[in-house]
Amino acid sequence: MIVVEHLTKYYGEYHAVRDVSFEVEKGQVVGFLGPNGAGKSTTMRILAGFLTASSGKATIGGKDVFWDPIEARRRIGYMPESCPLYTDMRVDEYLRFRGGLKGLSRSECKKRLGFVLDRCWLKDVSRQIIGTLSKGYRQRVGLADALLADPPVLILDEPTAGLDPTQIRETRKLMRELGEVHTMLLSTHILSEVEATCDSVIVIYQGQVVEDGSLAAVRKRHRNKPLEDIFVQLTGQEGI
Ligand SMILES: Nc1ncnc2c1ncn2[C@@H]1O[C@H](COP(=O)(O)OP(=O)(O)OP(=O)(O)O)[C@@H](O)[C@H]1O
Repeated sequence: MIVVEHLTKYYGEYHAVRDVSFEVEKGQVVGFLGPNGAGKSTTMRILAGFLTASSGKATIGGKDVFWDPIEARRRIGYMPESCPLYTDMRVDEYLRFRGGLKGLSRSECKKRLGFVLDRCWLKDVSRQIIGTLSKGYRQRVGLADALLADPPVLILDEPTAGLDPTQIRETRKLMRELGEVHTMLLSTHILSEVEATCDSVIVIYQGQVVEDGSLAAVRKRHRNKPLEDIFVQLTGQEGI
């Protein structure tokens, strides 16, 4: 469903993503791990069509993100690390506006709006101005936006960042449920989240893939060490 081949990104002279290749099969939930600055957000932004690669190729459901961006984007719900929300709009207005941009009809939009407000715990704040929401609530609006058009692929960049412990637990539950119907690439620094939610992991370090496989296969390759120890070994990090 997601195919990345020899993806490279330079920011000026800086080589942020170096010859990255991986595949995410339909229905898989994949944790995208790596220390700060490893290149996770850059890769995700390229997949979501917000950034062009310097070289290499990426397709979503067979549609090239560079050559066929509209069709590729139609298949993706993307939640960036910090959601670029229109802070002067009310939550429901903003989501209706986003639904229009995503090509939903008025009746589809109404139906999906009800669903995402409910699923992302936004019903009580649906008439609130986005600029007055706390960071965690804004994250939820970003997640609601990603889910709005019911895309087959979800690309979520640190979806639990900024949430309180109760919401982290609820969001993990939601991720598990979403994983039943969507193909998901999910970046996070919380390894317990990966163990609770993901089938597979891709570990990226200094712009390169250093591990890729099912959780079981990765554990087996590393003599059944805890995921945290595997991460530290692969990235030379004491923490993420
Ligand atoms: N617009 C930019 N211009 C220059 N360098 C950038 C730009 N965006 C990102 N970088 C650099 O590229 C590298 C990869 O950044 P990226 O945001 O992809 O990392 P990340 O793995 O998502 O990190 P984090 O876990 O901190 O979010 C970092 O060294 C970052 O400073």
